[in-house]
Parts: sequence; structure tokens; C-alpha cells
Amino acid sequence: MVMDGTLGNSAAETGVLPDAPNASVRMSCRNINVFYGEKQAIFDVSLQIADRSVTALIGPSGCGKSTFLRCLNRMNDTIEGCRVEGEIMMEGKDINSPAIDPVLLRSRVGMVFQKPNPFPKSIYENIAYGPRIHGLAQGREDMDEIVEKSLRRAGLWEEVKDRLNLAGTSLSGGQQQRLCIARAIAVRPEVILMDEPCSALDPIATARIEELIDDLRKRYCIIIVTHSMQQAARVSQRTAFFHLGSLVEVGDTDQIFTSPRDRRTEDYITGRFG
Ligand SMILES: Nc1ncnc2c1ncn2[C@@H]1O[C@H](COP(=O)(O)OP(=O)(O)OP(=O)(O)O)[C@@H](O)[C@H]1O
Repeated sequence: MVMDGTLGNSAAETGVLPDAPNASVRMSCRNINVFYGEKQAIFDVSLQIADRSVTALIGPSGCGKSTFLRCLNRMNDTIEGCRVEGEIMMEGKDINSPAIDPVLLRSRVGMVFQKPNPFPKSIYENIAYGPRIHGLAQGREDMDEIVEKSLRRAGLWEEVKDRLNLAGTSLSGGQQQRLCIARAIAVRPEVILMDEPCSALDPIATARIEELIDDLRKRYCIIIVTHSMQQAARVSQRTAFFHLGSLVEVGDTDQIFTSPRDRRTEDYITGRFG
């Protein structure tokens, strides 16, 4: 672990999940409160996030899923009037500490948005940009390798290897989303946040992304916000149910969907509200 306030490369584990002793914790959030001006959007949420697995955040519209997700890589810092309280530990350091560089943090905790948002640059440059600004490539050959590896991991290489100089925006919606995932992977993240990554995609493109998420979880800690309970059930191993800014219940996805402990979770998953 490095001692200069930056987040080190080591995959140091911070503990185990209380209900899953074999899972190591990648991020540990304690007593998180989030305010937009005077209005409180997240109330005292504590959540441990397992490594090498997918955690789904579910709950009715406006319950705070995206707000909470954005706490995990300090994207809320970019929203005027938004204030985050509480502790989010990763590799033994609080990511909200002033010593943490948010740009570096966001390379370690990458993000994929609802709508694919490739840069207005070539496919190659979309991937190469991050490694270049973070100094991860020694030269052209090294960069070529990073680009190929990232596109392969995102399941896009075969489709684009002969047209790397074409604009990223020339790809289909599903391909663009895989390009954005490849872009996140290229800077060697440990965590990937996904905010409804399939909501702009058709069912076939959605299925490809879901398969990809299942593959990526072998290497990364993934947290996904989804409106679709079917998607949460298909792709995640753990599910956290939010309601009115509070975390109602978190657990093994099978348990949450088959025997929820809280009435509100049951009402939501059985379609009584939301
Ligand atoms: N930039 C903002 N400024 C003020 N209030 C906001 C802002 N973003 C979100 N909120 C409020 O915070 C609460 C939580 O919103 P958030 O978008 O996190 O919920 P969500 O569960 O992700 O919703 P959805 O499923 O509809 O995307 C809502 O009441 C919302 O109106």
C-alpha cells in the first residue's frame, strides 16, 4: 500500500462480508448521508461491497441508487450543492480524504453511464486516452497492446480490429457501450460502476452486455444500478434494495428475490410498488 494518499495498486482486502465469509470486501461504506443543498437524498447508508462479484442496487425511482453509486468514485463532487458525509474505505483509505486525487480515484473506480458516451475520437483513441494521461504505456507498441487487450476483454475486438481509426460514434449503441466498458478497463480499474448500462439498448445488445458483466466479474468488483429486477437477478450475486434514500436490505441475490426479510423489499420485488 502506498503512503502518499493515493490509492495503491495492491489488491489489499479490507475484510470479509458479514453474511458471506468467503467474499473479500473491496469497498466499505459507513454512515453515508448525501444532501443536495438542504434536501437529504441518502440517509445513513452502510454497505460493504464484495470484490470479484456484481452488486445490484435496486429500488423505486428517486430512491437514491444513482446518488449512492456516484459516492463511490466521488462523481457527486462535480454536482454543485451536493455534499457527501460518511466514510468510504478502499484499500485502507477513505476515498473522501483530501489526500485522495479524485482523477486517480476515478481511474481505479471506473464508470459506465446509461447512455453510451464515447469521445468524439477514433475507436483507438477512445481507449488510448486514459492510459496516456495516466502514463500507463511505455510507447506505441505498449499502447497497441493495451488497446487490444481492453477491447478483447470488452468483447469488441473481433468486431472493430479492422477499423480502429473510425470514429467511436460510428458504432452501434451496444458496441458503443462495450467501447465505453473497454475505455474504463484500459486504465486498470479495480471497481466498475454501471448506472443502468443497458437502458438505452435493445434486448440483443442488452444480452451481450449482461454476458460481458458476468465475464468481467471474475476480475473486477462491479456495482450496477438497474431498474430491471430480472436484470438484477440475472447478473448479480448480491442485491441491495433502497427505498426513500435508505438501504432497506442487502444480501445474496437469491435470498433477496426468494425470501426478502423486509416487507418493503417484498412489496417491491412482487411489483406492489415502484
Ligand atoms: N443534481 C441533483 N440536484 C438535486 N436533487 C437531486 C439531484 N440528483 C438527484 N436528486 C434527488 O435525489 C433523490 C435521489 O435521486 P437519484 O437519481 O439518486 O435516484 P435513483 O434511485 O437513481 O432514481 P432513478 O431510478 O429514477 O434514476 C431524488 O429525490 C432526486 O430528485
